Amino acid sequence: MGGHANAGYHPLTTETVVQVVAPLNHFADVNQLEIKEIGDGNLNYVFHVVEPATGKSLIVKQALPYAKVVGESWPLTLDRARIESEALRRAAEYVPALVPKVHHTDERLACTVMEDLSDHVILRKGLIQGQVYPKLAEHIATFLAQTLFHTSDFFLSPMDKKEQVRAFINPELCKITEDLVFTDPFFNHETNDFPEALQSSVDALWNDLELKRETAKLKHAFLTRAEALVHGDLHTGSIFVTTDSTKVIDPEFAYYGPIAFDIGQFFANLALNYLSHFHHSPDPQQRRTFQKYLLEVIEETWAQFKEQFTQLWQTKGQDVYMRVAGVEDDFFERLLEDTIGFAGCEVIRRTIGLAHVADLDSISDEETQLRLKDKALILGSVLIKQRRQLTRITHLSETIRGVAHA
Ligand SMILES: Nc1ncnc2c1ncn2[C@@H]1O[C@H](COP(=O)(O)OP(=O)(O)O)[C@@H](O)[C@H]1O
Ligand SMILES: CSC[C@H]1O[C@H](OP(=O)(O)O)[C@H](O)[C@@H]1O
Repeated sequence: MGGHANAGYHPLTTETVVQVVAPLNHFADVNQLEIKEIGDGNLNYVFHVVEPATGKSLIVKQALPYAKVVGESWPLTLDRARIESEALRRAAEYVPALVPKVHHTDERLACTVMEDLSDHVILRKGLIQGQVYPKLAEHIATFLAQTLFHTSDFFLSPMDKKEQVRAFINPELCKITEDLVFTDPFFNHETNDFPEALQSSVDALWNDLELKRETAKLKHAFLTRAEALVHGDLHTGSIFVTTDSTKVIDPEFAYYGPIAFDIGQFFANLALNYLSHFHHSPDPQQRRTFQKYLLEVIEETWAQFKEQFTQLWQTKGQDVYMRVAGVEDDFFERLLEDTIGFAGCEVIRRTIGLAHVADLDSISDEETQLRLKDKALILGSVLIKQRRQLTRITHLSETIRGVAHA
């Protein structure tokens, strides 16, 4: 249950972090370290540890027995630190260049010591500033194809797969997603958070029976479909980038779930950034170019994911059914449908749910923010309700463009 600390657990401070890094022999002199708490996420402490003399540095991320964004009234399991460490190590088996290196895991203190990625920027910040990352699609496609294929029944033996499902049971973090992504935003729930002026659009959404029926199916898939070890929170705040490097961080929501969930969350956050550029890029030519780039990232990620997953399917696929004509086509057909549906849920929850995105919330002009949030709600609903008709990735990008420019 959430909130129960391990024996010996205590929240770290800038003074006590040294006790965690000292035994690692990473630094020349642990008495000369500069330590700052830099966490800007919703849940954990993140300490940046630097040794100025050598330029060496590390990150110590620690889970608190509650959700930092809400406080002690929202107890939360410390086991999420183990899950995060394990998921990073698992991903490193297949895509070591695309995740931070884990140096040490301390289960007692619920913390992970990892590579410092301060030379990278959080993708969400870069995209808000209109930065183009030429390798982003290729890198995220590779991350998705490699991690999802190799942790699925397509590759693992049925026994190994079930062992992995057991190791990544993550009920409390899943419950957050079940509530905050799939349930609360679709009902009049106290966790929701939106401007009063959006009430009529939100009412329309709450009264849309078809939308609720379709969202119920997506939630059921999230609850029941243990396809692969998914990252579980793959938004643009969970990705660090430079021009030629990409690192996926923060897999504390990892569990065995639907493959489409990770792809859908990534696409949804690109779609929200697309909308936000009606404000962030006031120059129309620059805006068009950047918005075109965002849709290319979506199309390119899907194309490269599909190509790599297909290659893995054909060369490493274990199950006899994987060689039956049509099975692979059926898999990708359903995957795209679910990806689009999950993307719709993420777009809606990031607009009116508990956890918003800076892309839209940083828009100072209230009227513009409202107009774009309204569009986000329309986009999310269309993606959920029309996902079966959107049978090609270009249908997704056309829908984003169509709703945004209507
Ligand atoms: N490996 C890292 N290197 C540098 N900074 C990091 C690293 N991991 C996290 N951070 C910083 O801490 C912030 C919060 O980290 P995150 O893992 O998203 O925490 P939370 O789980 O609380 O959301 C990131 O936005 C980033 O600024
Ligand atoms: C109370 S958790 C809300 C929200 O925060 C998580 O994101 P992050 O850890 O990256 O800040 C996750 O998306 C949860 O839904």
